[in-house]
This record gives sequence, structure tokens and C-alpha cells, in this order.
Amino acid sequence: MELAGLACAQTLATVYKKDKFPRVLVCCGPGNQGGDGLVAARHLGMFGYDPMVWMPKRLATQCKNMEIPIIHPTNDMSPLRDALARSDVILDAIFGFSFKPPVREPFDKALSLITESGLPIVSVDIPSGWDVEKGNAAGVGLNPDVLVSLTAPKEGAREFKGRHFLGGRFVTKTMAEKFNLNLPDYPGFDQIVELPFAGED
Ligand SMILES: NC(=O)C1=CN([C@@H]2O[C@H](COP(=O)(O)OP(=O)(O)OC[C@H]3O[C@@H](n4cnc5c(N)ncnc54)[C@H](OP(=O)(O)O)[C@@H]3O)[C@@H](O)[C@H]2O)[C@H](O)CC1
Repeated sequence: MELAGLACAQTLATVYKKDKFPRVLVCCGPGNQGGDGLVAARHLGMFGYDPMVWMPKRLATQCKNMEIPIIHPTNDMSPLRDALARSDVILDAIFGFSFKPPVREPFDKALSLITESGLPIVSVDIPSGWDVEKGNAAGVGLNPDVLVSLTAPKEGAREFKGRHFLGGRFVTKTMAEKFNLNLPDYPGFDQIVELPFAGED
């Protein structure tokens, strides 16, 4: 989770510079992906961004220690609406590969509000509301500008057409060979590597 969260923070910081996009709304779901989001919020704070966290339950000792404001949603969406109005970019850490449709409350309204905000979105591992195999087949998922796949790109991300990064630099050569993962090398000591645009051969 630590390396995954750092990769998410580094991806957002690579694309959305803090002088133009200082205020980051990190939307955290109820699973491990939400945990990645909290770790990313802490790293973004260390990078000098102004992160804020929206999440469904109290997982956030780290963020409290760093005085990162946390919005605990109820079914009332006004706190999220207000937070979106005070943000420059969104880190989508709501659902990852364990998402199963249909989207349940309060996330159904949240996904619509996030889309309606028009803010740039960086999604973690698989855009929230997309199926890990079938992509946005249900048509209810977010349409992010940037995706950071963790460990390896998922089948459902094949149709993603934005800037695509790979993070989670913890796959050993043995594991990569065992699972036949054809992963690119990471540059230097970076925790992320940008993948060729989907349209490029
Ligand atoms: N790829 C890797 O090697 C790593 C991935 N990481 C991150 O972890 C997620 C997968 O974590 P997991 O906890 O298995 O799943 P999610 O984070 O996707 O979320 C599951 C929770 O979401 C709830 N859920 C599922 N579907 C819905 C829905 N339609 N509406 C509302 N809520 C939903 C689900 O609730 P249940 O009641 O169904 O259990 C779970 O609470 C992966 O994608 C990466 O981001 C690791 O951190 C690092 C390695």
C-alpha cells in the first residue's frame, strides 16, 4: 500500500504541477484502494500540495497526524459538492479491481458529482465504476484524464485512452516471469513509468 500510494502521488504530481493544481481532492473508497488514496494524500502533503480527503469511514490516523482535512460522507452530498468547488484536481481512489456493479450509495451520487465537476481526474488501478475485465461496459464509470495502473495494467483498462502510468514497483523478476507479466523497466529510482499511448503501436 505504501509503494502503491506513493506511485499514485507521483503520477498526479507528474501531470498536475502544484503551482497550477495545488488543491487535490482525494476520494477514498472502502477497500484497499481507499487505503492507497490515504497514503497518496500523505505523500501529496509532503510534496507541498494541499490535499483534502473524502471517504466513508475512519481509516485516517496518518492524515489526522498531518492535519489533512477529512470529509466523512453521509448520504448528504453537499460536503462533497463544496469540496469539489474548492479543488483543482481529483485523485480517484474509490474502487479498484474488486468493484462489482451496480454502484451502491453514497458512491452512486458521488461518481455523478465528480463527473459533473469537470475537474481533471487521476484514477488508481482501474477507473471507479469500470469492471476490471470489461472496462466501462456498464457506462457508469468515471472518465479520468490519467490512470495509474498498479503492479500491471488490467484487462479492463485496454479501452482507456488518456495518459497511462504504471506504478507499484514491487514485482520481482521471478514474479514477472511466473505470471508472464511483460512489464516495462522503471527509469532510475522512479516509482512510476509512463506507458505508450493506447493509440500508439
Ligand atoms: N493491483 C495490486 O497488486 C495492488 C492493488 N492495490 C489496491 O487495492 C485495490 C483492490 O482492493 P480491494 O479492497 O480488493 O477492492 P477495492 O478497493 O476495489 O474496493 C472494494 C470495496 O468496495 C466495495 N464495493 C465493491 N463494489 C461496490 C459497489 N458497486 N458499490 C459500493 N461499494 C462497492 C466493497 O464492498 P463489499 O461490501 O462489496 O465488500 C469493498 O469494500 C486495487 O484495485 C488497488 O487499487 C493494493 O493496495 C496494492 C497492490
